[in-house]
Amino acid sequence: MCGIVGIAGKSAVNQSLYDALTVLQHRGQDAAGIVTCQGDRLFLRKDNGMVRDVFHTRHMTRLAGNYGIGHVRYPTAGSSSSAEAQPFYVNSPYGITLAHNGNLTNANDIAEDLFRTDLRHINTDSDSEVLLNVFAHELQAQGKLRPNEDDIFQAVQGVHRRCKGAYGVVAMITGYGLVGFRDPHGIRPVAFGERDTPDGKEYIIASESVAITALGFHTVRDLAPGEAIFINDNGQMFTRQCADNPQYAPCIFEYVYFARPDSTIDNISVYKARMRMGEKLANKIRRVMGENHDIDVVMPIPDTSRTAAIELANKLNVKYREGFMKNRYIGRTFIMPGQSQRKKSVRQKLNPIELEFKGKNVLLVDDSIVRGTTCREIIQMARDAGALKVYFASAAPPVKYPNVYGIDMPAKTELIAHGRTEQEVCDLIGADGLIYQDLDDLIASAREGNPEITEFDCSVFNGEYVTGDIDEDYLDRLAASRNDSAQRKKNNPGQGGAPTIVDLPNDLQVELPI
Ligand SMILES: O=P(O)(O)OC[C@H]1O[C@H](OP(=O)(O)OP(=O)(O)O)[C@H](O)[C@@H]1O
Ligand SMILES: NC(=O)CC[C@H](N)C(=O)O
Ligand SMILES: [Mg+2]
Repeated sequence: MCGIVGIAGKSAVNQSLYDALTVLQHRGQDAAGIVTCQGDRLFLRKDNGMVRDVFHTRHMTRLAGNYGIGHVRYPTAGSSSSAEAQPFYVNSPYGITLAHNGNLTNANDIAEDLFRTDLRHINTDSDSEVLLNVFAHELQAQGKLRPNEDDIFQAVQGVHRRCKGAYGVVAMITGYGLVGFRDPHGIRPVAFGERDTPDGKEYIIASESVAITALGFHTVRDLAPGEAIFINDNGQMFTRQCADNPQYAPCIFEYVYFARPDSTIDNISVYKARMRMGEKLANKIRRVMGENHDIDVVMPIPDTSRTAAIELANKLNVKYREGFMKNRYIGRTFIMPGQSQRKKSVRQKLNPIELEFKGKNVLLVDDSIVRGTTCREIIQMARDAGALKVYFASAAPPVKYPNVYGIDMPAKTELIAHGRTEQEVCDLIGADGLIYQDLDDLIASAREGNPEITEFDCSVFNGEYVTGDIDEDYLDRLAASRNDSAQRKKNNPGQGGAPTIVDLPNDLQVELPI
């Protein structure tokens, strides 16, 4: 997942963009970038690393201007090269910069078209560079020296016609304004907000509402699937539906894991959805283990499962204890690149408080089990700390299928539940019992927050891909190009991977990487 933000302000936006990216850091830890616009000049700083490492004072002071966009990256296409950090830039027409959350499922086909028909060069393997060039081509096709809102919305329509998959986007058209749009299924979240200043209204577009409210804006609403927003250089705001047949199917994994609990996505509080997951999971535990279960204590695996675990414990009427302490200086492990790094990080990140385990039957609760990296380590730690029995509960159903919409789960063979029964997974992770949430209960946990949404993208649980363009061939190719060993090679050219892509920053970079 990635985090995106764009601000159309009345004074310098560099600090606000930085602050928004720190609030969205949980969506991507690999790279970060900001581009701002002053007059007809763009200023860009992007590199691999966390927000706090990429931007130093010398970069911040040079990010001048009242308009800008920012990105935190968790790669799902291309490589981890800093040349693929975002925002991306293309000089024609007008000078457009773009930041993307999601994943295009037809990026290869479009890249071919862009070259053969539209005569455009793509320099990286990033689907986001493809998306930017489609948008640029569609805007150029309007043939205007000064594009207005109709031209911008026409171009977004063109993007919807050509691009398949998931995309939440912010883009800046140099000298003309800020654009945001969301794919016709609304798979990835995008919301916008505003705030009044003595000089007039300022607007913000972001992946999650928490980035809007934390900066002192108030959330106006989510963009609808297929909808676009444009704020022109005079500060006027326009929105328009740009898809022919939009169909709400937001990603349910946002509610399970990705989003922050203090965000509201598509009018569903993430926090409340997780509480409902805890309640429903408690009911299932009662059904499976009976009223006379022998669980002494419920414990979350910090951080994300806390909200569900508290409700689960309440509902089961069992003590809730924090038996694992999290090292606050280590980020999320699931979104780290490479299995060895993820495995090592679990041990560095979580440490047991032994007295909470000694002689007890513990129920460990996590939001999800994906590769099984976390639960395997944690269950062993609980046993080493003296637990009698270790049960494990997951607030999401078994993750069995790859994700193609912006979560880096490309290969089914890397998913612990793929092709295994629940009992086999239980044995493999070394638990005394394993209880998974039912998919209907997970969907109900989200839907109860907004019954108007009748469909969610649940592909990682049921293998049904809402965009309708995914077949076994596609999944095989994805797995071959992005499984752990393929990524290792790609990111280490010495091991037979492609040569490192040369960054082509023109004069945008406020400081070239050392
Ligand atoms: O089965 P796995 O492949 O280990 O993936 C699932 C785990 O990864 C995530 O935690 P993460 O450490 O990324 O973030 P968190 O601190 O927000 O829980 C998630 O919350 C699970 O704990
Ligand atoms: N997780 C994401 O949203 C990734 C965005 C884009 N596909 C990239 O790899 O940079
Ligand atoms: Mg976790």
